[in-house]
Amino acid sequence: MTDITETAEWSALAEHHAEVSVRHLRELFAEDPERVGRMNVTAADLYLDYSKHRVTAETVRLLTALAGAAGLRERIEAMLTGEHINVSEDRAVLHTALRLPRDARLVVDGQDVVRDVHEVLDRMAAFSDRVRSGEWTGHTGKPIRTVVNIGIGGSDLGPAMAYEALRDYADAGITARFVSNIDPADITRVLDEVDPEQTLFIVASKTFGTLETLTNAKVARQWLVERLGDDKAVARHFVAVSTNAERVAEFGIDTDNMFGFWDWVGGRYSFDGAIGLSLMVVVGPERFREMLAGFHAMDEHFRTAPFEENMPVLMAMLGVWYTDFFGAQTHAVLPYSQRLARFPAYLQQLTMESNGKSVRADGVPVIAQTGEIFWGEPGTNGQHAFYQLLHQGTRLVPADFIGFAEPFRDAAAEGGEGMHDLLTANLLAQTSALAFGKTADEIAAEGTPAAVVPHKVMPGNRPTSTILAPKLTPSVLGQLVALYEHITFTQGVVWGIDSFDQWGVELGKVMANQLTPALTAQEPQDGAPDPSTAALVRRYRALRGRRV
Ligand SMILES: O=P(O)(O)OC[C@H]1O[C@H](O)[C@H](O)[C@@H](O)[C@@H]1O
Repeated sequence: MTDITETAEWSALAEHHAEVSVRHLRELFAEDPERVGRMNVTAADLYLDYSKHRVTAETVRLLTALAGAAGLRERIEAMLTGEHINVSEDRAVLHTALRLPRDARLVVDGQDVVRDVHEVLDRMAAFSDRVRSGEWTGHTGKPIRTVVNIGIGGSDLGPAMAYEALRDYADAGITARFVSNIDPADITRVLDEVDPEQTLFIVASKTFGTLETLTNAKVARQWLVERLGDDKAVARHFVAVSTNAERVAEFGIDTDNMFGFWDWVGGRYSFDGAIGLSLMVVVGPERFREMLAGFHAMDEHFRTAPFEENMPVLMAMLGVWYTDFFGAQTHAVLPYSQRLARFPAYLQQLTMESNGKSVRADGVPVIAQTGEIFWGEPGTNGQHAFYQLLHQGTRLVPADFIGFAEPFRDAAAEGGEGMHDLLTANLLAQTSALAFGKTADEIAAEGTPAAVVPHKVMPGNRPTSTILAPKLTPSVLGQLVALYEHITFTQGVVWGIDSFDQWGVELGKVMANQLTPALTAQEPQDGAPDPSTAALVRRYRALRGRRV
């Protein structure tokens, strides 16, 4: 395997970088009146303006050539057809199959994937309809009003983000809550606020072996049985989403009430399948299917569009451009939608668990920097907090601004006419200020005292993508998520890594299990892994009033 940094395409970009990195966006715009008309792309309902990036037409040509040199076209095909591209776990990677239409055909390793996917979707839909209509009741005969999703990582962030994004579409009077953390504060807060007779717990875990989830689920079960005074209540108030039927049964959930998926769906790629059950119960199967159609539309765009017009490829390669050539450390995601408040957190798992790797798929250490660090908050909140650093700090932070033409509802009736337009005006103002800034001359010309001028200079030349969509509908949410999934995939291909394993999270889990007795045993124990940890164990025990 040739390292990507040893290709002619990489060297060409390194040379080109020396020319482009000294140019200001002001100049790039001034010298090319066609720039805006050319540097945009549409995919399904999403419109991307990437003209405010520190690139020329030549940069785009070189970046897409690099994607080609990395074998992206073949790797896309390999993923979509079920090759075992997750090499360290010897698995296919088929989250795109979760949204294939019913009449598509895909057989992988002897499994009729489309048939199986739709069988589960149909079972989810039938179950959701029963809960939504009130036909499925709790143990005491009352309808379900709250679903509590108990899961962590991909079994939490996806459904929690999507629920928040689409909760305006809730039409059956059912709300959702999410419990993930092993911190007792998480589950107790939710249990304090829900009605046992009208609550359905969805225990979501791909492996059904995750400590946090199983512990929280046990607590919820005991709470429920105590409140309703009958073990049999569990059958009406607990369902499971997992790939592991045996463990679900062991836990005491009837596998008739289990919704399955497969080892070829990574946890962080799973909420468009059974892991999205909580969302489907809230918004209904029809909306859920609209979301899947949105995912699929972006999959098709990714599969078919030439790289220079391919939104995920362009955005991925811009990320590579800043990470590997400009040395950018982080990447901000700034949705101008309160409904996307959890989107950055969701993307953190998607991108960082996928691409935070330092060896290539063949086990050889990488040379390039990998794994963009994503972070962000909804605009305009971020503007009043950290945008100062984006505008005037010493670091380059490329940012994605995501906006919508229409809100789900405006606040006109409450006297808030025009609020949404104000939100959008803020988005546009920020990207313009970041790109073009304000010079010392311009500031001095406003009569600013000379000593203050340097403090007010806005350097500009800070790159942003603007994504504009008509409205945050289920379909648009699907498109957005698939966009970032494919960005993540493309970058993984360029860096030559396995984006679909996550071995780095395992050691800490094992060590936590080993350390628990050291914290809780009556007598102090040896065996802390290192002197610093041993001292912290002693201090913790002392603070807890235990023997040291
Ligand atoms: O769904 P589960 O099997 O419970 O896994 C939940 C999460 O835990 C793991 O540690 C992984 O890092 C995540 O990728 C996964 O989403």
